[in-house]
Amino acid sequence: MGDADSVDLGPLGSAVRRTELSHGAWVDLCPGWVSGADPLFARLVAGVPWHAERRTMYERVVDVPRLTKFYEPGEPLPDDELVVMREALSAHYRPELGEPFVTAGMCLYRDGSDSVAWHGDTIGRGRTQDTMVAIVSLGSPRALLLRPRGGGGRALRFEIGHGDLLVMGGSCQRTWEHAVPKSVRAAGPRISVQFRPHDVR
Ligand SMILES: O=C(O)CCC(=O)C(=O)O
Ligand SMILES: [Fe+2]
Repeated sequence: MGDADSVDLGPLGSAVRRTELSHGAWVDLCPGWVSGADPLFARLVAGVPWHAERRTMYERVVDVPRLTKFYEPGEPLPDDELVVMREALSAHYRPELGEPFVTAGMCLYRDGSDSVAWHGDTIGRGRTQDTMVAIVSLGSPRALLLRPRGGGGRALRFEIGHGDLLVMGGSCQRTWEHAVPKSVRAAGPRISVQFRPHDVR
């Protein structure tokens, strides 16, 4: 048991369910890995220096439909609870991954109209090598979709809620794509924390 204001992390190990995908990709799910995260969620919403990005798309400058902040290797994380999570994930996955998780990408989906389009995390080594991206989801539940790259084939749908862990591994970033579509159902704010190894983004 942690103290009243700190999160509790469940065991990894046998609590993690792996789904093998095609082409050597896989997804691990551990629902409810983090408990007691309401105060953490509130601290992150208020305390992370969230950025609104703008990008040029089809010759028009548009708002990226979510707020973001990326913590580089060695950059202090905004909350000690995230350090505890990163250490637990590194300890569990290191035998298979061969290296620790060192960065934290953070996204804030303000409501159901914020989203991320189909993509793989292919900046850096994810373009050519097997790797892992471990996502801790906090706040309102949203669907994370996965489909084989190229669009053919039905998308798999993972409903991920407050405190759930989803890890994409193997060739997932280069042979599959993932997305968090807009939700027409009322969706409150959601924070996604993505832990990645060095030079994967
Ligand atoms: O919201 C999520 O959990 C996914 C975010 C994502 O795919 C990314 O930032 O690369
Ligand atoms: Fe991604």
